[in-house]
Amino acid sequence: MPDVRFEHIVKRFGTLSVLEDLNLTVADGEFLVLLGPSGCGKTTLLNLLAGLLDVTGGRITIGDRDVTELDPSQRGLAMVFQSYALYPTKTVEGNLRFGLAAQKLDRAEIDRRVAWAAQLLQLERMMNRKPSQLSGGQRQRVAIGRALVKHAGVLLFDEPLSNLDAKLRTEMRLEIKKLHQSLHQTIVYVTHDQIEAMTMATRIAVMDQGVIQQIGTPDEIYERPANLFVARFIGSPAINTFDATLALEGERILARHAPTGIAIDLTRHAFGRRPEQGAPVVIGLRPEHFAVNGAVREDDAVRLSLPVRYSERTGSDATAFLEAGDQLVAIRIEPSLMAGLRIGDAMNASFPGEKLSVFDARSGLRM
Ligand SMILES: Nc1ncnc2c1ncn2[C@@H]1O[C@H](COP(=O)(O)OP(=O)(O)OP(=O)(O)O)[C@@H](O)[C@H]1O
Repeated sequence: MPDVRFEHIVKRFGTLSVLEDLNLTVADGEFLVLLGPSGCGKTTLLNLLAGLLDVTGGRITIGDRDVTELDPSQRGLAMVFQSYALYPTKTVEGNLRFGLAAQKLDRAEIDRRVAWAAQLLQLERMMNRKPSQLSGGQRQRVAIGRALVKHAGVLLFDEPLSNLDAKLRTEMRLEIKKLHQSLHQTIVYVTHDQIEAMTMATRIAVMDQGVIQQIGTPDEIYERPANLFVARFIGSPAINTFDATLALEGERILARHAPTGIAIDLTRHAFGRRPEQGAPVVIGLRPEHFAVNGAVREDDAVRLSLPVRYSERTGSDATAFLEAGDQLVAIRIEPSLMAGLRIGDAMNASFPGEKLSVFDARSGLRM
C-alpha cells in the first residue's frame, strides 16, 4: 500500500485562508484519523487528497506519484461519505458493481470482488434490495463495500458514522477497525468524535484552525498532549486544569494554586527547559488518575482535600466533582463509592507526578 504525503499545502477560498503550509505524511498501511472541531479544515484536507478541491499551493503524492493535478478517478483512492451517496434506483448489488464496470474489469473479476465484499460486510442476504429498504447501518456497509471493491490503494472516510445511532456507531467502529486489521489498507479518516479517533486510529492528527496541533498514537495524544488545546479536546470528562505559579525553593519546584493554596510538587517532573521562578503554568490532571480516600498515596505530587459538590454515574463509570475555589475538579471513582458520598463532605485525593502535564500558561505548550 502506498504512503500519502502532503507537502507545504496551502488552501484558500478567496480571501479566507484555511490551510497554510501544512505538512503531513500518512505511512503505508496506517489508519490515520484527522480529528478536530467543526471548521478546523479536516474535510478540506481530505477533499484536497481526493481531488474534489484544488490546492492553492503545495504538492500531494501517493506512493511515488505526484497526484496534485490529477482527476479524482486517476488518484487510486476510494471514498466513503457521511451521506453514503448510494444510487437510490440501484440494488445493493448494483451499487457494488457500478464503479467496477467503469474500471473495464472483466465480468469474472467483478463477480469475485462483489462476492468478497458482500461476504466481508454481511450483505449477502440483501443484495437485491434498494437503499430505501435498508437501515442506516446497512446503507453505510454498502457504501464501505463500494469503496472496498475498487481495490484502491488508499481509503478515505469523511465522518462516515455521524448519521448512525449510538449503538450502531459502536458496532461500525469495530467493523471498520477489524477491516483495517485484516486488509492493512492505508486509511485517512475524518471525524470530530474523539472516541472514534481513540478507538480506531493507529495515529491521530489533531487539528485546530487549519494547523496540526499534534500527531501521535492515541496513547501519546492522550497521556502526553503537546499543548493545552489537545489536552482539553481529548478526554471525557475533560482534563482538570489548574492555573498555578512556579515557586523554586532550593532543590524543590512547586506549582502553587492560589485560590486553594494547593502546592503541586514538580521536583521530579522532567522539564524540557529550566523552569523560572514565578512563571505562570497550567497543570493538567486527568480525572481517572486520582486515588481517593484509603487509596491516597502520601508521596504523590498532588494531595488535596476538597468538598464534594456533586457526583454522577454514567453506566460503568462514576465521577465526583470537588470544589476547588471557583472551579470544579472531576475525579473518576468506583461506582460503589457513590453511596457513601455526602454533598459538602471533604474527599481526600492524590495524583501521581508521572501522570500530570505541565503547560506554559503563556504559550500553551507542554513544558
Ligand atoms: N467551498 C468553500 N468556500 C468557502 N469556504 C469554505 C468552503 N469549504 C469550506 N470552507 C471553510 O473552510 C473552513 C474549513 O472547513 P472544513 O469543512 O474543512 O472544516 P471541518 O473541520 O471539516 O469541519 P466540519 O466537521 O464542520 O465539516 C471553514 O471555515 C469553512 O467555512
